[in-house]
Amino acid sequence: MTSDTLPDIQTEADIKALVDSFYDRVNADPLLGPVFNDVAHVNWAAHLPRMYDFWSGLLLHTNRYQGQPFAKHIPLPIGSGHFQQWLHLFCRTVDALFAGAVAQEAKLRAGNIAHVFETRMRTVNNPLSIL
Ligand code: HEM
Repeated sequence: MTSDTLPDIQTEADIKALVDSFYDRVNADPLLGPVFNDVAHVNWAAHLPRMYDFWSGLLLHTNRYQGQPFAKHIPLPIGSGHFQQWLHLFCRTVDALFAGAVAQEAKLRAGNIAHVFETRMRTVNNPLSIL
């Protein structure tokens, strides 16, 4: 399908398709896969539903996600290369499945949050970096 014929993100099923497809790519990625599976030992059966709630909250304005996502990332051995790859895979996933205003919003929000996480992680792990 070309971007002319792709649907926008509109339903919970769309959110699930986006998240499932994104983490399939993450799992297969040689840079990011090991962080999730070998370092964090992510329990996917628990993580994926949390991510449906998170993205549904941002894009469909539901209110199920109650969490503090940043804290989970502090101990991870990730830097700007990881965040760049994360965002690249996320945007590619969105573009492969969806097109429209909400799809654009998804990429924008992902980019903003990735940027905030990356900056905050640098500060948390090296407070002198902001001086
Ligand atoms: C290199 C980039 C990233 C890596 C390696 C990463 C990895 C992880 C890991 C290992 C967890 C913990 C999963 C668990 O509970 O077992 C997690 C949780 C989470 N991540 Fe990321 N993440 C990245 C970027 C992001 C970004 C940019 C966002 C938001 C747009 C995000 C949103 C979340 C959320 C919402 C959770 C769930 C936190 C909770 O348990 O409430 N992550 N991530």
